[in-house]
Amino acid sequence: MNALEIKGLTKAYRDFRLDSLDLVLPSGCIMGLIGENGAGKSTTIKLILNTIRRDAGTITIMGKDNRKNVQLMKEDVGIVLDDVGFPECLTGKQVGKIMRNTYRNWDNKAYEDYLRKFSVPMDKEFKDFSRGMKMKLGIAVAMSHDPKLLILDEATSGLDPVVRDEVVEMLNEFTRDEGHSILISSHIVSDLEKLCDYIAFLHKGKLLLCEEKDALLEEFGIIHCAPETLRELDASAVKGKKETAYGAEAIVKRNAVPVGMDVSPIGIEELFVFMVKEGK
Ligand SMILES: Nc1ncnc2c1ncn2[C@@H]1O[C@H](COP(=O)(O)OP(=O)(O)OP(=O)(O)O)[C@@H](O)[C@H]1O
Repeated sequence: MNALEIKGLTKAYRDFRLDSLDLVLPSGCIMGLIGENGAGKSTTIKLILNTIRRDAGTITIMGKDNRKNVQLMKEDVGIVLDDVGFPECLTGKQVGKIMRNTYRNWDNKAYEDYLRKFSVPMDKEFKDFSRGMKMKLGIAVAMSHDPKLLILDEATSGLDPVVRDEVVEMLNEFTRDEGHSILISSHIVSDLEKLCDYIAFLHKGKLLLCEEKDALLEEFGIIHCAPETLRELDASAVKGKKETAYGAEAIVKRNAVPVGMDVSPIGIEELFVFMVKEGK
């Protein structure tokens, strides 16, 4: 079963259009939604959470229409947004008590274990939390009601590298259970590259690609060559290119360039930047 299936999702604002988005996140997998500022990541997530109205398209979560299953959305979807908010005077321990009465599947032991493991104070008031503590508390809460799908919007932005690494560890721990899936948006590509099984590139409201990360890294590589050599390549082999003072650089499909051509491995961030610049 797929944790999330999106077909033809469209939403238009005055200056922006999320254009017929198709995405599939298989159960047990982590998908990273990568896009520049304003690419449409939060709009996509709000549509999945059904907090804004779509113009067209369908969204199913665990096979069910997201608009018709309020209970499913509450229990089976965990949400962590950029600005984690709890009442200022509550401590971590008190948040747990409230959540026990909010969620059917609340696991207070798992919650307190997460807080201890990731150094989130139990007895400090939320108003005195650092940004990193707030984010880790938000993730611990979202994971402890045992959702099948966890959705995070820019959950690692503004965090230092040590806390970002802890967040990545928390998310990895969550997906050790094969029934758990994650959709995480970020423009910090390095975090997503470490974490994700699937990568989706969103650019100006259009999906540039959505593929398994390992397949992507196998499929594409980078070449450094003379501009004339680049011009001789089949246009369909080239996903993005730039000319520098020293020659040309291009992202190519490994299986579409001549045998023997020296193709180096490429990272997800480089691939995204090249593709966005090329507008492909
Ligand atoms: N309520 C709204 N009314 C009009 N335009 C909107 C509204 N909400 C979002 N937009 C526009 O939609 C576009 C996409 O915004 P969105 O927040 O989805 O981008 P994003 O990829 O999440 O960006 P960021 O990384 O900066 O958070 C932007 O141009 C934004 O101005």
